[in-house]
Amino acid sequence: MTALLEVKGLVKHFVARRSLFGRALAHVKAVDGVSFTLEPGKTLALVGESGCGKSTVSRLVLRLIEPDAGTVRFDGRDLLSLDPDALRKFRREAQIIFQDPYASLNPRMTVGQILTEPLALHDLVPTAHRRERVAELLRLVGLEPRLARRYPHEFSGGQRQRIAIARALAVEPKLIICDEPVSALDVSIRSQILNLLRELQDRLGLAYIFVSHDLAVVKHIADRVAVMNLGQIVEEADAGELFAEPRHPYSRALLSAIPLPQPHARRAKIVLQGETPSALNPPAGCRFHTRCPFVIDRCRAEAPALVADEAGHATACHRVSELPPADTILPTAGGFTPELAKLVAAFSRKTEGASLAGVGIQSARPTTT
Ligand SMILES: Nc1ncnc2c1ncn2[C@@H]1O[C@H](COP(=O)(O)OP(=O)(O)OP(=O)(O)O)[C@@H](O)[C@H]1O
Repeated sequence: MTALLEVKGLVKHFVARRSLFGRALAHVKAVDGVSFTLEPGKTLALVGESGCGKSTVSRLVLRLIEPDAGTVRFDGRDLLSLDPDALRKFRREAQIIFQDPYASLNPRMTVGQILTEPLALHDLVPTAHRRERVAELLRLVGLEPRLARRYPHEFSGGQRQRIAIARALAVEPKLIICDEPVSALDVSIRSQILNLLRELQDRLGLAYIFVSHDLAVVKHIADRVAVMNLGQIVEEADAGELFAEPRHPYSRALLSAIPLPQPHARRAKIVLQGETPSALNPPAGCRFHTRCPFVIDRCRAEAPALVADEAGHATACHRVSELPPADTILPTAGGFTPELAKLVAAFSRKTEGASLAGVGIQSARPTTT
């Protein structure tokens, strides 16, 4: 299938400090060589700790900011060389929904006005039919058309996210970037919104980039997952494959935090050591080496390339072929495999009490029962 979105070698460094004369003294390497593709109607999740560059990738894809290097192709067109007309069309075809829908909904406008605005801006529906289209959009997201007369503050968080989704759908997009769309919602509402997103995807053929640090949520929605660390993708694979067999030590640590569906299975929680290095001054070589229990000299000196196997499972790790199997699902009775016991011991010996910012990994003692 032809890709809807092709991102190649994307780089974005922000100036973090300037001299008195305005010269850049330090850069944050927010995005540093990111490549991926997304097919129509599919969901790619971007996951990783806070500050790893997920939102910057989203803003680059939407052309809200310009990259320092790299290309973004959308529907076969190079985004960076679009003329004003083509750019206007692209602004319709790619939409974003945010974590806090309330902040993005104008409190002085009724829901009807909020949904009419994009229709008028892009001249999509004749004036006489706009009310009808607003009703249709509300029904599409599970809200009653009579609610069009109400204001955002009259709705719950979940309903407001439905309104934000309806507004994104108003312009008939092909791609929606979902930036932590359920993180601010009550747990009981989250699955309703995720189910709605899936239903809309099936019905309208939408592609999603799903930005999240919550892997339990990602598991529910993603077709493919890209794990980011300090501005780079360290692993990318089909979601089922990545959740069943994470290869990169960082992905394994992230995944060890999510609950398992099997009632008698137990997973070793892996707690990474120390502070996350800063994107202002990322470690040389592999950017994960300061926290990796499998580190060898080569990792400190040489950055590993992201290499895909025949099935399209890509990993950036010098030692990927030598690591113990990603046997993170443990039968309660069986205890750890010897390799995993070593792995967990290596992680937990020095890290009791530490936590991995942004992913909610708890300190955990290995168990052999
Ligand atoms: N406009 C900016 N100027 C300077 N630095 C920036 C700017 N935008 C982002 N950064 C820095 O770039 C890095 C990546 O930020 P980004 O917001 O993309 O990460 P993220 O993974 O989306 O984090 P979060 O999950 O907290 O939103 C961070 O170190 C951030 O401080």
